[in-house]
Amino acid sequence: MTTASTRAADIRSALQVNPNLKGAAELKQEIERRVDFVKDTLRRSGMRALVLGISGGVDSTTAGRLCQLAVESLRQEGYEATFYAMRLPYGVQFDEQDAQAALDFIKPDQIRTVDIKGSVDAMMTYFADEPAEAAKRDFAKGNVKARTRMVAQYTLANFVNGLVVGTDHAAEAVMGFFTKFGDGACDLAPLTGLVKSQVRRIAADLGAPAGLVGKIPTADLEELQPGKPDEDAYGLSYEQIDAFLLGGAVDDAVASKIIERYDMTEHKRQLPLAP
Ligand SMILES: Nc1ncnc2c1ncn2[C@@H]1O[C@H](COP(=O)(O)OP(=O)(O)OC[C@H]2O[C@@H]([n+]3cccc(C(=O)O)c3)[C@H](O)[C@@H]2O)[C@@H](O)[C@H]1O
Ligand SMILES: Nc1ncnc2c1ncn2[C@@H]1O[C@H](COP(=O)(O)OP(=O)(O)OP(=O)(O)O)[C@@H](O)[C@H]1O
Ligand SMILES: [Mg+2]
Repeated sequence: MTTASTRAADIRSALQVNPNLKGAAELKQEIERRVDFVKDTLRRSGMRALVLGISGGVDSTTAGRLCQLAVESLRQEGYEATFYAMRLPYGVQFDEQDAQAALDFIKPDQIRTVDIKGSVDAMMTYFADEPAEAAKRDFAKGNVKARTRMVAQYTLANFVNGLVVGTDHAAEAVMGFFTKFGDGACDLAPLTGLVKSQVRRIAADLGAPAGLVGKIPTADLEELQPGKPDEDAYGLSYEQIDAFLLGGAVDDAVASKIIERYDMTEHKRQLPLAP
């Protein structure tokens, strides 16, 4: 094996990727396993609620539906549990109709809305004199949005005795494409190990609308580039990232780029550095 393919195998294993989810039966089993994981985690914690932001993207649509299925099943088993879906727009969201379609599909027990604009803008006023180009300021503000969403979710979790759910999966984890202690912060991450195409297949199997299943992924954090596709930020496609993670054929240049990103962002997947 070449060094790159050894590294790819190590990364695949570290991120818990399962390349064998090929047929419909395996996928169904995997969905069941993940719903059971959410149920067991909540029951063992003794907590009574799950909290998750719903953006209108495929990741939160999928994780949200898994959460709703989990709490419905827990209630049938006599364990009181509630799923709280949170809308966390910054002002008016350009794809609000997708967020509403996601909520219609998920059918969460409860919906809460927090417009994060007031908090984010207030925080940014304290940095107005910090010298920075417009692009750097916009990027920093994007991370404040992600961290403010984290604060909103943990605040609701405190009120309702809940756990905060995250949507990180292998295709984002390998690129370190999340805000440290922002959307990366959560109590449980039921999509762990999935590549993007597997997230989409699970969404489709659960019955999500086709427009959401196939939607172009965006972090949508930067105002200078609204709705910027993740793939533009990476300079790579999810097809290439998935192929790398599933052990398929990828160009050496693609593999090197992914490995470089993985190494650069290792600190985001670890506990804080300690002496
Ligand atoms: N070597 C090292 N060891 C320990 N810590 C290190 C470090 N290097 C940086 N750091 C720390 O990490 C910080 C940088 O990390 P961070 O603040 O996260 O910032 P950064 O990784 O630069 O930016 C976050 C990226 O994730 C994307 N994102 C965010 C949120 C959601 C989504 C989405 O897909 O929806 C995507 C966003 O578009 C952006 O490209 C530094 O300021 C420093 O505090
Ligand atoms: N406007 C928003 N309202 C509520 N939650 C949000 C919002 N934006 C982001 N989030 C939360 O942050 C998470 C990370 O965003 P990310 O863009 O990676 O996922 P997504 O939007 O669900 O799917 P995709 O990656 O395909 O766009 C979301 O899954 C969601 O939980
Ligand atoms: Mg998104």
